[in-house]
Amino acid sequence: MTKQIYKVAIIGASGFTGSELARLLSQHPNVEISHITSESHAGKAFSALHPQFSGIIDQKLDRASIIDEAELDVLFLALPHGVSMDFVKKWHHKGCKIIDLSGDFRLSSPEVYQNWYNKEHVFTEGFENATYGQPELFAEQIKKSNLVANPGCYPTASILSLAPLFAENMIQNHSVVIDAKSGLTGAGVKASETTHFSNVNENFKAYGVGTHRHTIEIEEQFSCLSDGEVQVQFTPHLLPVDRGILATSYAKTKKLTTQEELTKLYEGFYQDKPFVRIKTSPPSIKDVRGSHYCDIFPFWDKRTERVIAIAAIDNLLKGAASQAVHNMNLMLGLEETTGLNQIPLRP
Ligand SMILES: NC(=O)C1=CN([C@@H]2O[C@H](COP(=O)(O)OP(=O)(O)OC[C@H]3O[C@@H](n4cnc5c(N)ncnc54)[C@H](OP(=O)(O)O)[C@@H]3O)[C@@H](O)[C@H]2O)C=CC1
Ligand SMILES: CC(=O)N[C@@H](CCC(=O)OP(=O)(O)O)C(=O)O
Repeated sequence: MTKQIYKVAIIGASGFTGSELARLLSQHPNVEISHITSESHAGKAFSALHPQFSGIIDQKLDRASIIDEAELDVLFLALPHGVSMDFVKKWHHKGCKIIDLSGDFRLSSPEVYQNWYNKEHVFTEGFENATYGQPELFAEQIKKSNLVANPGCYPTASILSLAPLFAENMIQNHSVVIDAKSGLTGAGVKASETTHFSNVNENFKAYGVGTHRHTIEIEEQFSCLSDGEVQVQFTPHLLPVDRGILATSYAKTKKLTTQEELTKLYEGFYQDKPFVRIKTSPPSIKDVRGSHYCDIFPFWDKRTERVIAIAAIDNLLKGAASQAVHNMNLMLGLEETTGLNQIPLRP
């Protein structure tokens, strides 16, 4: 039987997640990369911009406007928030499957989006067809979807850290606290004062306290899993490292009395999920760096009757590019692990 090859395009390949997508997709056995785009570097070789691809991906960067989407099977949008929606509006009816890495389609409706961001959503007709692309939770819906909203990096680690407890309605008062730390690549390729070397090096700080945009994304997903509306106290921090997210989640629980019960619950929930590994000690970001794994350590603190669940992912991979490839595999009916066999890079 001949192997099926799918044509894909990566829109926004000069950025961090776009270049990670190119790395993964260039090694995917069922994919041919038809186009990689950049508006500001159009005409240059991809490898001139990202020298690690020299002799591997020397393909030219195109402008997005030259793409004939009718010839494509899958479009990956690795674009900033607020930009993706214009592309989806233009391309959604052309038959190819779209995987959007931005936050434009992750919330439940254009109204929720507009209220939260105080900004109009340009794609309202058909917004409801977007599927939240967390493969461990919504694989069956993703398989049938033509528009997947790839989850955010903080939301992926946060949601996976507590999903088993919400799914079993074991959280008291529908209320949790999540304290998360991200490497600098989470802020995108453009340098800013916040990401300036001297502001980050040997430094560590919280930001977006009480206001970060991921709060509502996490709350909505937990509310979907749970029997009531969930409230999340979410505080992100900037780590002086290239990549990695460590999320530490705290929850008062019901019906739980031992560590054994908690471990069994997590192992059962993630039993057939090949990329979630349940650990017996706290994971570190280097345990998952460069891979599609999410490592989780669920800990039962008997004294305070709280669960502390610690999750580690690579923000550019499980938090973005490899999650998008996982979603593509599901949407195309391929084995979900295809092209995602990267072993974590450590030390
Ligand atoms: N970095 C991370 O860890 C994660 C990022 N995400 C999300 O993924 C998306 C991409 O992130 P990331 O790769 O970090 O972002 P970058 O800032 O690194 O890259 C963004 C890309 O978008 C392109 N771009 C910017 N403006 C426009 C425009 N108006 N029209 C067309 N192209 C444009 C840029 O290309 P050029 O200027 O060359 O045209 C660039 O290639 C974002 O929505 C982000 O929130 C999600 C999870 C994790
Ligand atoms: C370190 C850093 O700045 N992180 C970004 C989140 C990463 C990202 O862009 O993710 P989403 O697409 O999920 O929003 C932030 O806090 O806004």
